[in-house]
Amino acid sequence: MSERVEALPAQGTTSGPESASISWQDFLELTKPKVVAMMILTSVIGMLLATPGVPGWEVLLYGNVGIALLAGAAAVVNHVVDQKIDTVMARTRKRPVATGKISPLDALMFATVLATSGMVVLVWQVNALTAWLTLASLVGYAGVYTLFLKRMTPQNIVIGGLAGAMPPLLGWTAVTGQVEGHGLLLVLIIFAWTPPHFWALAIHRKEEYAKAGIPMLPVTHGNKYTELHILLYTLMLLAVSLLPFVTGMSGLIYLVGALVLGLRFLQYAVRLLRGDDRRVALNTFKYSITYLMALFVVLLVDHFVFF
Ligand code: HEM
Ligand SMILES: CC(C)=CCC/C(C)=C/CC/C(C)=C/COP(=O)(O)OP(=O)(O)O
Repeated sequence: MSERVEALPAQGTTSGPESASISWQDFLELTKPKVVAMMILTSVIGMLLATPGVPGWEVLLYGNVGIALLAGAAAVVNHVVDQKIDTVMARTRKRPVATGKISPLDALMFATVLATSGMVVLVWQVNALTAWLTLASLVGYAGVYTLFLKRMTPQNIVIGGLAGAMPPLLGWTAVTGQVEGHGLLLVLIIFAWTPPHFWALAIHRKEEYAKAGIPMLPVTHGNKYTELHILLYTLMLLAVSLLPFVTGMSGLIYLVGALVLGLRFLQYAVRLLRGDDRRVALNTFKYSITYLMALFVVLLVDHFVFF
């Protein structure tokens, strides 16, 4: 990831179909595997927190496979819908659909296979509630966010972020069969985390988004306004991240972990607001990923120490 993000923005060009043969890695790339892997981490932890013991291996396996298949399908559709804008941005122009290496039709067929098999696994092996909520997340990301919000409003990622925040709740419903407060709390944490996560990268990549005509917040309202909002969302995230402790869902290990991780995030946000530096923006984006991973791991460690 870091090499791709750090690469200096090259001149965006529209490339024609590539002659190199298509490999399975090209199809894998379309599913945004690292992002999906992080989502699965949060859904596994949602599953483990949903019950006092350890859930059965069937729900752990089938639940996560189903969620991953649908999340991967959503990412493939995103590549198809964004084909044109992906060719304009240095970060995305080498993507298999953008270069023409994989045709939009083949990509859509791939997405259909992934989504259909994901739904079959979830409906037959997990439960209908999880299947429909996961399908709704797919539509939320691939349809509502990618097709409309991304192109329409600088609040695109705030609203669209809900789809990406769903996996811990999907894990929760896979185990319990119902939507419950503590599952929703985990969604709220990722929902508050998404704006600082993405806007830091958007500051770093502002010129590219402007060139692609995508109304990301730094493009429409400038860096200072975006940095202020990163700070406000990071404060909100710190407050929301304490709710698992406040509501009795987790104990002291989590409280200490959430405070340390959250205060470090706040330090990045303040530094960004003070310095308005592209490098700090990139480091804030990278830290956001470490933060989310570590917060969920601490939640899990705390759960097994205290239950
Ligand atoms: C609307 C919501 C979101 C937006 C707009 C967004 C945006 C992005 C973008 C543009 C990148 C690409 C950086 C690159 O090309 O290297 C990225 C990377 C990443 N995002 Fe997000 N993100 C969102 C939600 C999420 C969620 C919910 C998760 C996980 C729970 C997540 C996890 C990651 C990870 C792990 C990476 C690094 C991927 C890599 O190394 O290739 N993101 N995000
Ligand atoms: C079923 C389920 C849980 C669905 C969620 C699917 C999913 C993979 C969401 C990813 C969020 C994300 C990386 C958004 C960036 O899209 P972008 O188009 O702004 O970024 P890009 O320019 O890198 O493509």
